[in-house]
Amino acid sequence: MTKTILRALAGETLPVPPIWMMRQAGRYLPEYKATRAEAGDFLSLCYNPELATEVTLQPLRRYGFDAAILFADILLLPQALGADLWFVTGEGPRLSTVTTQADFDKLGRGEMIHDTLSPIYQTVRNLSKRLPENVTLIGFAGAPWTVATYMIAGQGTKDQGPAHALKAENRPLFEALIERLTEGTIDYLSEQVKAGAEVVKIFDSWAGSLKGEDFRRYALEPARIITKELKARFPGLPVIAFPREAGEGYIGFHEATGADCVAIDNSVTPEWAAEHVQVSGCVQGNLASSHMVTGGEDLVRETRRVVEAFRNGPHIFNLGHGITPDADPENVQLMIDTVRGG
Ligand SMILES: Cc1c2[nH]c(c1CCC(=O)O)Cc1[nH]c(c(CCC(=O)O)c1C)Cc1[nH]c(c(CCC(=O)O)c1C)Cc1[nH]c(c(C)c1CCC(=O)O)C2
Repeated sequence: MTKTILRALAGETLPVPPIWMMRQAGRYLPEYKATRAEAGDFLSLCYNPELATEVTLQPLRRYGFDAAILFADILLLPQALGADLWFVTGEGPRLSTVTTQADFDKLGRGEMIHDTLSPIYQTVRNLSKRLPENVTLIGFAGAPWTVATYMIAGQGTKDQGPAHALKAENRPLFEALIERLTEGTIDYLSEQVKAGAEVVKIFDSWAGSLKGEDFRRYALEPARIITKELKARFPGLPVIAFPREAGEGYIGFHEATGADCVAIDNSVTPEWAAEHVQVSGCVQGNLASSHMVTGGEDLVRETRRVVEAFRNGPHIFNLGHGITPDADPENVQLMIDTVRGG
């Protein structure tokens, strides 16, 4: 029997939607915090195949999700291209910046990324052996634009100002970076698939800050190129695209990129997304992650609302964004029981 996630990705409408959760292995789980403490810091955990496999499996043991997502980070690719990367506790990621041609010229390309990323492929191989047979293994990478926003600013930003500034001031350099990341993402995801990833997801967390023609050129077009090349290399590989906060940009995203599924954040209602996006194919989402903190009747009502809105087409239940560290693990169970039990 084909796995439920793969059936939904193939366009099937299921009586109960399969479910997984962005950041399902994360700091809201005490067992994650324990393994992370054992690893030392976050990056050491990402590059330790044994421990990264363990944290990927933790939420499956606790909840029985229908998918596992590789434990890694979207910023490992820039690191593999030669950027310095570190995490400041309580603040987030820091990278050496790329704002000049000289910075760009220092980046590597091609096969060299695999030297750094080989432990990640080992985690994928471990998982593909150890996952329960009904569970789908999802690999992932950041989308070029989102990864570029971190590389240009050297950190996370509220409005992606530095990336927009570079785009305005030195478009050829900005576009060269997007191209380099597009190429690197294809190579990175290809190795994940060879190692056993059954689906890949492209996280474009900051797609919503690209407007008009910029959205088409730097969110949609890279997603189209990556999807097309991966499907040429691996016929039938399902692709999930997540152009977060795309708003009206979600409309037609399946057709324009060739992605099998479009993940929806919670800045749009599920009813709107069913009418405008699910008509084009499978959707994933879109319960607000704040319900994992607050729980109660609101969680149950809004979970039912998402299931109901998407019930007439292919749907993978998920949050609209990653679960946060202050979430209560019991609320996750309540969400799953509500999705599966009605
Ligand atoms: C922008 C972005 C990043 N990483 C990611 C994105 C895109 C998705 C999104 O918007 O959430 C994607 C990501 N990050 C992580 C995963 C693993 C798979 C999953 O469970 O979804 C995935 C898919 C693990 C992680 N990535 C990170 C954690 C927390 C690390 C820890 O244990 O301290 C996890 C579990 C760290 C991280 N990594 C990044 C940030 C901004 C942070 C937060 C820093 C902080 O909160 O201290 C970059």
